[in-house]
Amino acid sequence: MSALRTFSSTFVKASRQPAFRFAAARSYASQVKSLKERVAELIPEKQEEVKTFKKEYGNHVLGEVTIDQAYGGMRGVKGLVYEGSVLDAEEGIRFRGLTIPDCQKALPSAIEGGEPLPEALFWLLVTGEVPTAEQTKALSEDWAARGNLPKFVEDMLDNCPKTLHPMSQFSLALNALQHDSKFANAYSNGIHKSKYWDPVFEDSMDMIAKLPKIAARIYQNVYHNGATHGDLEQDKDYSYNFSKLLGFADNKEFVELMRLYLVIHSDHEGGNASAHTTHLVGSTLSDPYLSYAAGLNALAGPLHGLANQEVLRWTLQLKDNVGIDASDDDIKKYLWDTLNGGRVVPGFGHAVLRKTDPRYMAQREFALKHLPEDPLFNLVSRLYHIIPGVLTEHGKTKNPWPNVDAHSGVLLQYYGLKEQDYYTVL
Ligand SMILES: CC(=O)SCCNC(=O)CCNC(=O)[C@H](O)C(C)(C)COP(=O)(O)OP(=O)(O)OC[C@H]1O[C@@H](n2cnc3c(N)ncnc32)[C@H](O)[C@@H]1OP(=O)(O)O
Ligand SMILES: O=C([O-])CC(=O)C(=O)O
Repeated sequence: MSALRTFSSTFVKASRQPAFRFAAARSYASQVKSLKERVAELIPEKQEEVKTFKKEYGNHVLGEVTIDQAYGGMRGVKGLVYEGSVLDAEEGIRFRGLTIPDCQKALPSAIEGGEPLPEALFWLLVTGEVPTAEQTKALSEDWAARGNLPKFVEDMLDNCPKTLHPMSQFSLALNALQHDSKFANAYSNGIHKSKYWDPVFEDSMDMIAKLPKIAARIYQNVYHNGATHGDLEQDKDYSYNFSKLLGFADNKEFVELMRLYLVIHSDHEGGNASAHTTHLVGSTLSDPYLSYAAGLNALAGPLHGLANQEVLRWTLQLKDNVGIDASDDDIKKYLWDTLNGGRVVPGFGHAVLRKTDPRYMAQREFALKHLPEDPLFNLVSRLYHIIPGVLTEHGKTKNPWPNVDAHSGVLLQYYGLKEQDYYTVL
């Protein structure tokens, strides 16, 4: 990992320029090496590296497994190879060796000194390299160009009852997109296994590109009677376009929040339920749409991604019950009621982390910069100082500190995206 960190840092100076400073309407995609071209170069090198590594170390033992670990769903068992990111129990996530603050310094942004672009993070995850501003811009263009949905998927979403949870609609839409899978088609036409990566790459790119339209349509159908806010703009970045479809394009801070939000939620090593499920299903040669939909179903559980909505619900209930200016003692009593009622305190604890999640801290920094006086943020800040003590006294959780989900809702509420059942889709 340290080699990667050194390698990446050599790119930092060159790449930290706004990717969207260039206003002229011309396509960068035709002028710079595309992500696919770079991936095609890296694959043979990587295959050779893995072959050599396995030859030398293939028989080495990684560890032992206890009965508790078997009952605990393989928790803590080192048994998966995952290259995109590594989760350290104390320091949190590193994307190809870069922490979140490293990414904020190194990755191209849309505005001078702004939040990193998820396109750049995606390039980093896939290649291990920090992209240039031009490469990032080309990827934005590529995704904007692939973003439209087949009509039958739009119709299907429009026919879902509003009462169907947004995550279920999201999963349905992904499964339906499988209709156009290039990998499934190539496989049924007998593609050679050495060429799988190509249609898998194409499906993955198409799928990521289509997520904003799916997610925005669900949002508008469920909460705003199918309102529309124009179309994807081909020269704009992914987060701007998504914010626009949601109806928030005019709010520059919201768009910046979305860039940060998509970056910090992009990856969390391979052992969490959603990433692991996606890979497990993919290992059967289910195409990327089916694999990702399976991962979404895992994410939709309240102990995983759905904690995002649960945190806000719990915090608003706390506010309604004891008031936004409640005393510490009132808050503690409310916490004990939750715990004694056999429920978890959402947004706290983690299967791996043993300190405050740096994704929580990144959102806290954002709030301190943009909404320091917001009453709900102040309540969330107070909870940060109260809940770990109560959870420690309760004596069960191995990690009393907040995870990413403890902070997301308050930011979204502040900017007017108030429909908490939608949060996990983001
Ligand atoms: C993006 C994400 O997925 S981040 C996680 C989002 N989920 C949440 O915030 C939900 C609240 N947190 C939790 O339920 C847990 O901390 C998890 C699911 C995240 C991790 O679970 P585990 O690895 O089993 O945690 P841990 O080993 O600390 O659990 C030990 C005990 O403490 C309990 N515990 C853990 N966290 C909490 C909590 N926040 N509130 C109350 N009890 C808790 C567990 O339920 C378990 O109790 P049990 O022995 O009666 O079964
Ligand atoms: O890593 C985990 O176990 C859960 C989590 O925080 C994530 O998937 O983002």
